[in-house]
Amino acid sequence: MTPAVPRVLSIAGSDSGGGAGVQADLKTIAAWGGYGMTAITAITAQNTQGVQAVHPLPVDVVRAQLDSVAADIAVDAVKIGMLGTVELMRAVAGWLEETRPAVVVLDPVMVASSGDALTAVGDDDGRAAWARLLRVAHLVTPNLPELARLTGRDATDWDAALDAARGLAAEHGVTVLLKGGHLDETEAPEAAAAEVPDAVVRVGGAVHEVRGPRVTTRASHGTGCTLSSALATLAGAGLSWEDALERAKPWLADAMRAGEALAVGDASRPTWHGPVDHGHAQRG
Ligand SMILES: Nc1ncnc2c1ncn2[C@@H]1O[C@H](COP(=O)(O)OP(=O)(O)OP(=O)(O)O)[C@@H](O)[C@H]1O
Ligand SMILES: Cc1ncc(COP(=O)(O)O)c(N)n1
Repeated sequence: MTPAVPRVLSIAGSDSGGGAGVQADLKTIAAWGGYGMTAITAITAQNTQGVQAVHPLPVDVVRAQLDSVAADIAVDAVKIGMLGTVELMRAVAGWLEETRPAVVVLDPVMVASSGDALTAVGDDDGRAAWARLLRVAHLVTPNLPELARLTGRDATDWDAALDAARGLAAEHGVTVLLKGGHLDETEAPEAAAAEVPDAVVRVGGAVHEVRGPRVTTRASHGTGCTLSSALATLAGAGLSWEDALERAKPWLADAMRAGEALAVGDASRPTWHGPVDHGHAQRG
């Protein structure tokens, strides 16, 4: 039975500035009518200018949070964000293999929008841990650089990225939500058009593309976290990935448009990446 209020667990890092990580997830889950819970994997000291410190938590402390929640509370959907270390990736994969939640959204967070590294990727252990997580996830939400890292394939233009996403879906048996937010960095300026595409790519190769207007703003910190937790909440309420994306994408664009008016952080500095306004729909 589909729950009226989906209970959504975010397994992710803490962003002290409140724009990304578990803070973004909880605000987003609440905005979409869900009940949010967290298993925090790492503490970051972070603000709108960048990441000042990262402290991954011990594996047993993360596992204890997961076990506490699972022992008492039905989990309708899980969203996974920053995991920080290969040991934590393995521990979370192990918990998912044991508990098999009905909806698992994996946001393969590797690098913050500020450029700071958040989760190890490169070596063989890292690759094996990502593969294990991909096998237990139902949806993975890479941006273009993350897709290139996960597949070892070129993902600099949209068609190449769709091909790589089909390959990722087939290899791991997981639906891919391909995000086009970084196309302006890789395509020629004239091709980085007025629109930003996202696409749901199914295991069989079917593509459902949703385009939206490109919002010109530096209030883009946490968009990936926000999108993945919105999709987890909507899927936890019974929507398909395609319907969930149709609803979440215009909402996220509005959240980006409303971000600067929050006046969070020193926007006069060139390093500023402000948060989106997760509560914009409630504020009207
Ligand atoms: N300039 C923009 N205008 C409108 N939507 C955007 C823009 N940039 C990104 N998005 C949307 O935000 C979501 C995240 O996309 P993106 O490709 O930036 O992922 P990401 O890099 O993981 O996000 P983050 O900025 O949190 O690191 C997608 O739905 C994308 O379409
Ligand atoms: C704790 C945490 N998790 C995820 C992100 C990625 O978000 P973004 O790419 O928008 O910086 C982040 N900066 N911090």
